[in-house]
Amino acid sequence: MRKIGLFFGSFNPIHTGHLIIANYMANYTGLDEVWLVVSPHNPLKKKGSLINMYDRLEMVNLAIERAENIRSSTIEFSLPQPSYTIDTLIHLREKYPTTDFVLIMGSDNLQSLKKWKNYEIILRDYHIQVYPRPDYPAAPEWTQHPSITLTDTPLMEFSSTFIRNAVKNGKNIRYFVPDSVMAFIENKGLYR
Ligand SMILES: Nc1ncnc2c1ncn2[C@@H]1O[C@H](COP(=O)(O)OP(=O)(O)OP(=O)(O)O)[C@@H](O)[C@H]1O
Ligand SMILES: O=C(O)c1ccc[n+]([C@@H]2O[C@H](COP(=O)([O-])O)[C@@H](O)[C@H]2O)c1
Repeated sequence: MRKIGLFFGSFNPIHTGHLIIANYMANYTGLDEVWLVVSPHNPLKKKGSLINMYDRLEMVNLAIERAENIRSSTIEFSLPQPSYTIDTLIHLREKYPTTDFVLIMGSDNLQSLKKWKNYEIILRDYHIQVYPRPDYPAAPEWTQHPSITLTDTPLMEFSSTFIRNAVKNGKNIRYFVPDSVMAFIENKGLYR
């Protein structure tokens, strides 16, 4: 059975931290592929600085152009919004009955997991691979949970918020995002 890691995110915009996580999960944890699932709207986040989902998808695609086992997914574009992960997972299981899906997330999302729709069902039916994030230590209830694996990987300070603020302040974002993504942000005048 092929095993796919689903890395859900707003990707507003995608940054080098996301790419390091996706590449680590795709190549060091026994997965066949990682799919970056672009969420139109995270139910727990205000839309505020969220740019349109097509531009976010385009930046994801530019960023993974040369990655063999990392793909983007638009599955949530055609589902109701905001994007509840459990609904997407059920939809994906129906569409790909012979694929084993696992979730990928940063440890910040563990702190809000109990606010997610049907989180007990997610934990019952799926395995979650968690990448640690500075300032978000995983609580023992999660590190000891049979459905959760916390990777022992270097911490990264990257965030999309930092990038959006930097662009707004006219700062250079080279290497925080791939060159192709930086050019896209500049050419379209995003986040100004
Ligand atoms: N530096 C990081 N370390 C670990 N996980 C991260 C990091 N940045 C993002 N993630 C994870 O990537 C996924 C998508 O995150 P998201 O697109 O919201 O990026 P973000 O940098 O957290 O954005 P924002 O600053 O807008 O909240 C989430 O599971 C998040 O936990
Ligand atoms: O299903 C939920 O209730 C739920 C609550 C909060 C976040 N999520 C999803 O978690 C993913 C991470 O969100 P973000 O904004 O941190 O990239 C994104 O796909 C959201 O739709 C899902």
